[in-house]
Amino acid sequence: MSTIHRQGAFFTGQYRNLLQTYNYALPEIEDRIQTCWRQLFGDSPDTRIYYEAEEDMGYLLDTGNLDVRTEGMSYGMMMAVQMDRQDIFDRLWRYTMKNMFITEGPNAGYFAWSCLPDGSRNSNGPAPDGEEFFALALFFASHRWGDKDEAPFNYGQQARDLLHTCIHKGEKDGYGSPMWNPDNKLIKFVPNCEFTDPSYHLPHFYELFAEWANPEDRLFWKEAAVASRKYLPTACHPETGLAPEYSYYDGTPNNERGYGHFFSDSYRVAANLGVDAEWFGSDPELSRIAERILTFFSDKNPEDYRRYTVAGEPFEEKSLHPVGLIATNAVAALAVPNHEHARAAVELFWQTPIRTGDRRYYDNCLYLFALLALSGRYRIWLPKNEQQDAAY
Ligand SMILES: O[C@@H]1[C@@H](O)[C@H](O[C@@H]2CO[C@@H](O[C@@H]3CO[C@@H](O)[C@H](O)[C@H]3O)[C@H](O)[C@H]2O)OC[C@H]1O
Repeated sequence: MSTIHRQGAFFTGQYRNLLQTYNYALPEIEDRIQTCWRQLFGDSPDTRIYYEAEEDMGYLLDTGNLDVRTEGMSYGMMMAVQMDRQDIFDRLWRYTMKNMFITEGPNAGYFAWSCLPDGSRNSNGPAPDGEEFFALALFFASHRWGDKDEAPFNYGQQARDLLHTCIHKGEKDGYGSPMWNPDNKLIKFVPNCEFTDPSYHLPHFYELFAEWANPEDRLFWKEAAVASRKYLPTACHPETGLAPEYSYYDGTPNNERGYGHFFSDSYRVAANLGVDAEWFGSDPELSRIAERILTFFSDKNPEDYRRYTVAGEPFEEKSLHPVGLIATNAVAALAVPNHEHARAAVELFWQTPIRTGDRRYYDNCLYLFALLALSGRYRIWLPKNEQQDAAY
């Protein structure tokens, strides 16, 4: 596995522009990225998901649920650092620290996963996908723009502290729980539960945490990357490749609350496989999952995407985020660019406009990430002294 992984962009500094490989013109690709960014982060009421707050803050609105989520805030920060928009990054981070950072109780050091736009909390509990995106976005900000002295803009320190909390919480005083299970090294759905969400598994993030976290935590992150890459094939159905929204640690779907099927959360697994392959090289078992997902959707009509069992049986219920599904499936092509259905998945994405209307937030987050990933613009920002000329 390690020799195969040395082919990824982390080792080569080279990012593929799969859209260009598939013959889309460079200026058009660049235009699509910039246009999409403006649609999401500009002031068009039909497409925007970013809003400014007070003088120096901003938030991403979940337009379907009318709340602000750590998921969206951390995605926004990752998008901003990739697009070199420190102004927006800092606005989002200021809002997050002011309104979402938990200072007391069993979740102190984590972020409240949902609040209202005015900053009042809907919950005092975290959702670990937010923390992992915050941490990597902060490392990238530290490397791309440099750390400031004053908190919370000492980005690198913030990332290290957050990751420390994520894996050591409760260790000394038994108060609160870590976000990763210390024994099997798998990320939990929420800290005080013992099951997981396949779409939260980002081994390509953990590889980077293993480089940049506090020295004593680095081995843990290396092991977490290995554990997640081993876990994913157990969670994705052996024929369809589909993952449930929630699963037990052994990969079997957790349907206790009805989340044991392929629906909104699950879509991100396909994209995660693509970005992992781009950054760290492809892994045969994970590539096979990407192939299965692409094959499963190759004969489905996007107008009729549904909720599916992981075995692929459709429910009556339509997909809530069909544009997001198109986007994440396209990113899976990065793992298997020569697969017979890869190009069609990307073409479908290219032909699909961003979503308008109330439910646009989740779809369009996945859409912008897909554009960045497929064009080689979703990059690892290394510390300045390690940056390779070719990549930047
Ligand atoms: O019970 C909550 C749990 O719901 C929360 O999870 C976050 C919200 O859901 C996930 O994404 C959503 C996918 O469906 C779309 O319709 C929504 O717009 C998305 O936000 C998200 O990844 C989770 O962070 O976690 C905390 C639990 O207590």
